[in-house]
Amino acid sequence: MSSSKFVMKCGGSTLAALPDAFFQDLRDLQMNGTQPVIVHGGGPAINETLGKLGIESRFLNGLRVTDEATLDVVEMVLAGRINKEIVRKLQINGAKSIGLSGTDGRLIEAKPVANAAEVGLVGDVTGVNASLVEGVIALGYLPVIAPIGIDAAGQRYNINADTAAGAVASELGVDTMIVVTDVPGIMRTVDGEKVVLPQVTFADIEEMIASGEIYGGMIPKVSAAMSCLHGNVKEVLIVDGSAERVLSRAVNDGNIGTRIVRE
Ligand SMILES: Nc1ncnc2c1ncn2[C@@H]1O[C@H](COP(=O)(O)OP(=O)(O)O)[C@@H](O)[C@H]1O
Ligand SMILES: CC(=O)N[C@@H](CCC(=O)OP(=O)(O)O)C(=O)O
Repeated sequence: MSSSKFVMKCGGSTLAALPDAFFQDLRDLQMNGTQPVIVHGGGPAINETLGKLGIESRFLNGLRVTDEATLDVVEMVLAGRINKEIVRKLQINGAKSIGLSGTDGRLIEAKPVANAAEVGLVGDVTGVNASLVEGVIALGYLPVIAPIGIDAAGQRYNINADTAAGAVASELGVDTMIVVTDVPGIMRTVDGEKVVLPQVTFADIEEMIASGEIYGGMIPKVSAAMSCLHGNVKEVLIVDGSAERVLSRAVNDGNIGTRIVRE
């Protein structure tokens, strides 16, 4: 990887189980001049808190149906609990870090998604305050970003974390986005056995979505990957957070998980 920065999206599916070694890996990359920028999710933690409050979680094509009451919880869990948990784990493991939500410094500008009538206060990204992220990095801190968006009128939006990460990667002009999740990559059944595909093209993805082999939470990942690969981003890797030294392996040789390429 030639760029000195990369965007790492960390999914709620894997966050709680990430070992100290994962955060030490981030620290080592940062110390050696390969600057990580983290965008995180937290879907399972949001579901859990909503459940405790007696609010049902509903999704439409992978997007949470979000009203004001749900958005209060989404913001509280993502920008509060999860964001600070990641910042603390980085600090404990020797990486200076600052947590931001997309609201802070208008980091993630958003507008309602096209199907807002169905999903409510869910946003699409219209802009990213890249200079704020650069400023945090210049101060020597690792930025940790929660995917809450804001519009010109000050309305908040819930943004899928994969979508937010793809937009941040595009705007920062990084070469690589690494999507860390709970599976070793994009998998498909071959001769009755599940195998991880080392590389997939846009055509493969479209075929696998149509056949149902890519479904659920993998759909926003591949969509975000395809949209940032249309811009400046050169490679998107989908990897398993529990694999040893997964990030340095992804950054240094790229031969881990699934690589998404245009063709
Ligand atoms: N072809 C596929 N290969 C691997 N995982 C897939 C595939 N299609 C759908 N998935 C699902 O996507 C999930 C990862 O998405 P998600 O649960 O939203 O994770 P995260 O919280 O990391 O964003 C996997 O656990 C798996 O159930
Ligand atoms: C609009 C929308 O669906 N937002 C997501 C934001 C969190 C997220 O994406 O978390 P994961 O990466 O863990 O799935 C949600 O409310 O769950």
